[in-house]
Amino acid sequence: MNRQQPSPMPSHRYRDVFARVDVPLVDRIWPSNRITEAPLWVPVDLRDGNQALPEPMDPARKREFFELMVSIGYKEIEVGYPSASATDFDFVRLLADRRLIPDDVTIVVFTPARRDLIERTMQSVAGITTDVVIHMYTATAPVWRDVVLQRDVDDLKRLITSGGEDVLEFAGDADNVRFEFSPEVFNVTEPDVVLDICDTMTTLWDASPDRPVILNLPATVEIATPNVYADQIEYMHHNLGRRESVILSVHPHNDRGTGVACAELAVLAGAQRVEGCIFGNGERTGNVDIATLALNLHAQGVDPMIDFSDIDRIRRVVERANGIEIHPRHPYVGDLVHTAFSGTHQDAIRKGFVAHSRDAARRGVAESDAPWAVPYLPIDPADIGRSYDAVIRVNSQSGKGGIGYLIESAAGLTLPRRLEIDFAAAVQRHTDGSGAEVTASELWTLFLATYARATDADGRSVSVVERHIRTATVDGQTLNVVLVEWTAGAGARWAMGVGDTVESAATSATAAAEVMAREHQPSDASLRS
Ligand SMILES: CC(=O)SCCNC(=O)CCNC(=O)[C@H](O)C(C)(C)COP(=O)(O)OP(=O)(O)OC[C@H]1O[C@@H](n2cnc3c(N)ncnc32)[C@H](O)[C@@H]1OP(=O)(O)O
Ligand SMILES: CC(C)C(=O)C(=O)O
Repeated sequence: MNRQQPSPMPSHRYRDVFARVDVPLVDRIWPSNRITEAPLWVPVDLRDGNQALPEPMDPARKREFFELMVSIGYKEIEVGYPSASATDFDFVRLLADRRLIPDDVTIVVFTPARRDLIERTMQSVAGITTDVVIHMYTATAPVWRDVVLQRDVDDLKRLITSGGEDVLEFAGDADNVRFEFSPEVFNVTEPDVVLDICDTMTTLWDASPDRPVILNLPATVEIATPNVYADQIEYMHHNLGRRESVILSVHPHNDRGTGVACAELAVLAGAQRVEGCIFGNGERTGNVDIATLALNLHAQGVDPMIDFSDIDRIRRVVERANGIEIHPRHPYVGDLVHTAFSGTHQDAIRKGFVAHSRDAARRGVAESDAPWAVPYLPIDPADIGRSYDAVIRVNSQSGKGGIGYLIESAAGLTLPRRLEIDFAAAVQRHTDGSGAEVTASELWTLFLATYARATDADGRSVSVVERHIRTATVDGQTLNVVLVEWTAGAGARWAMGVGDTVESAATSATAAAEVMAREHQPSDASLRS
């Protein structure tokens, strides 16, 4: 039975999306579609991301960021809002004057529909011979029309077409220039109004298959579940004029935390181009996160067409440029996203790694090429340049599987199952006491302290139940290890000996067992096991 009580919050003040905008699509096909190739990604970090920063980027940070984006494969990059500030303008000039734009990269410059600002925007790209997109925007949604621009629909159309004409006047005959229009807050604009404005722009700018116009349909502020945005995009996809001469683009934000879902569903619904920021920086909760979108494709077997194989390098540049740290739980790139602390997850991952190695060997391929099916790890961390060091970390939530894995990775020592069980109890006592995580090297120290006791002369005799001969590699030196399970009456427990030879290791293991027997503290776990 649901015992929840009404909350005291004034939810009645808000209306759902259907009360705010007509969503006319009824015969939707997007739910049956599949994403089989990457859309064109267009990072807007240097514009939408930058305008949301407490401290906008200086030219050096912008340049490092731009060069990073080029190096990982972006082919269309929004580089700024040149009329916003001298810094933005100068950065575009820097790209132009130093010829920093590769031939196969298109830059996008952003402008409102204001003649003086359009003119300034054009000045910023003067002399650039590579492809340039002039991106003009105007808000079209009712609240923005009424409150911000104070224009009715006809008046708004005049503002937009006049801006479009200015763009043509300043740039129309340049072969390397194309045009983009964004009806800001598309997602709450009446469909007939936005369709008419978009068609007006593609007619005005004479969109053709050779010189397509980008129509970018932003969810400037997210207000609905992602299926609604997908319906809105599919409606435009089916009803836009000159469709074959239009590149249908989306620009989701993340106010409801569903920017990624909106973009993915929009691509199912016909979007060919996605604007976003690499790790989701941007106004308020951010622009849609392109790294997550791209790596979601990778995890589905689709080439994302952007190289995230060294994600930590990308992260360092992005963090430096934005002055904002990435959250440890951020999809794919966060510090903790490939890490398991909990015992059952660690156990499954460890078994998954063993099965993966076996499968790769059976197929005769490198582990990095073998199909991936390790539980709890949606992708192989190595694909994005992460090592396996952080995959299993130990605290009081961990179990023997994870502990055994760490001892194995710290010292190359594979523990017998019953010793793992015994040691897990010692680790549990330790982590319950400290409340903290224990690193691989601390674990190894604890292992030595627990099982490799210093020996003395007056030990008492013990009987060895089980003996395992192993090696361990510590500080690059490989040693013989003998693990013995011993008993001296009540209970049994383990001891370890290390030596240059198996014999000396065995002697020291027995001696360690004798010291323990004298102390006589058989662990509960070893009695249980
Ligand atoms: C959804 C988005 O991300 S839109 C991009 C937002 N980014 C930015 O605003 C960052 C850069 N902006 C700026 O540097 C400044 O706002 C400038 C240079 C563009 C304009 O500065 P100002 O001239 O001082 O205008 P201000 O910012 O106060 O106000 C905006 C004015 O532009 C009008 N306006 C807003 N959007 C548009 C548009 N797309 N096209 C034409 N006019 C517009 C507003 O109605 C307002 O006009 P008003 O003063 O007659 O009421
Ligand atoms: C105008 C566009 C592209 C935008 O930045 C937005 O709507 O968020």
